[in-house]
Amino acid sequence: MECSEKPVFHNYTVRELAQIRITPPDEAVRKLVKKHWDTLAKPLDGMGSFETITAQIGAILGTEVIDIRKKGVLLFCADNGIVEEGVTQSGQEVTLAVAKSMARKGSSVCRMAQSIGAETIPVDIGINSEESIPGVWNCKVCSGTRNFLKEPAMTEEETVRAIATGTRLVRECKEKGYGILATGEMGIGNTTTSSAVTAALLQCGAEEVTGRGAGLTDQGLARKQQVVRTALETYDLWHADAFTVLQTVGGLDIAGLTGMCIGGALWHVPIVLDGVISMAAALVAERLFPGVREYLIPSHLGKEPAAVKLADALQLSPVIHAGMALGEGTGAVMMFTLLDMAMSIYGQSATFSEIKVEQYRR
Ligand SMILES: O=C(O)c1ccc[n+]([C@@H]2O[C@H](COP(=O)([O-])O)[C@@H](O)[C@H]2O)c1
Ligand SMILES: Cc1cc2nc[nH]c2cc1C
Repeated sequence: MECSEKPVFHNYTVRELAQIRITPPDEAVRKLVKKHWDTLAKPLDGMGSFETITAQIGAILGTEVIDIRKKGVLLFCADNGIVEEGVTQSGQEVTLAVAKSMARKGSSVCRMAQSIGAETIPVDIGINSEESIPGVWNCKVCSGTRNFLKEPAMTEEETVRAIATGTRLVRECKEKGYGILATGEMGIGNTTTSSAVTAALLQCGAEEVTGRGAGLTDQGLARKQQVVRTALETYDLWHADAFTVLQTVGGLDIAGLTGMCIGGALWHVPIVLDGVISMAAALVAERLFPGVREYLIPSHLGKEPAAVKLADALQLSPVIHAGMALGEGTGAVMMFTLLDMAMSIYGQSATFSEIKVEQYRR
């Protein structure tokens, strides 16, 4: 499996990228979906956030006859040069090992997705290996990023190519009939990059947004916070634009996810966001192209301290609060199940008129 076509952003300069405008979801459809919920034999707003979210999905898809049966999770796998600074418990080789497990449908997100009939699509956007992995889409921009304490993680061209990859994959999925997509990733060190991106964009301190990731001792956490703090100060990232932040301390996985969020807004595909890494990417996308957030569906609020700040900044209210810290897209796939349950009511539940009861009014 190869990334065949040229990215839609292939020839764009950063300045031209900024000219792209996002059209908002269809407000008339949003109202129709809400109206339909009110005809169903249940208390008004009985399904809470799920009524609002399904109305958002209808507005994105442009129809109140919502079909999100075909579901997919894009799993952006990439390595991060910052790992050499001792910010993780394991080395970069774990990214490759888990990507191979994803190819065999063995990783956590794959098991969850298979249990509900959702497709997992592992994508090598920058694993630090020359190996081509059967079952993983080869969209490699380069073999991992650079150590951002020594130099910016990516070049401008690498960053644009990774964004473009995410955007194009959404379009390809739309053409293949996917009604909804979830964000997923795998990359040792990507909670460090996400923390740095979050601190820069939300102008907060390293210690406020940096957690233990996949697992760190107290000493490891202190080291990780120091690394993020040093990067913020060295590049004065609190005053940098979102693209520069992404390029300097982000990663190829985050850039791919940023592109995925933009792709959702461009091709009108609802994007269910996973945890902290996806939300950091979503904030970059929203800063680059205001309005993207209207195409994003929250799923869960994880354990990393940056998560709550990102959700607030994006004005998204995750519905699952389980303290998860697994990544891979696991929280987003969990949300798929909840959405299916909501849709079973929306599409099939008895109406007030069917049970011969007067409809409740607002
Ligand atoms: O999504 C989360 O909240 C989350 C929290 C901790 C770890 N992870 C996953 O673990 C990896 C990053 O952890 P780390 O410690 O290597 O930065 C990466 O592959 C993520 O999918 C994910
Ligand atoms: C084994 C393992 C699996 C993962 N999946 C997502 N992040 C991960 C980190 C580790 C260490």
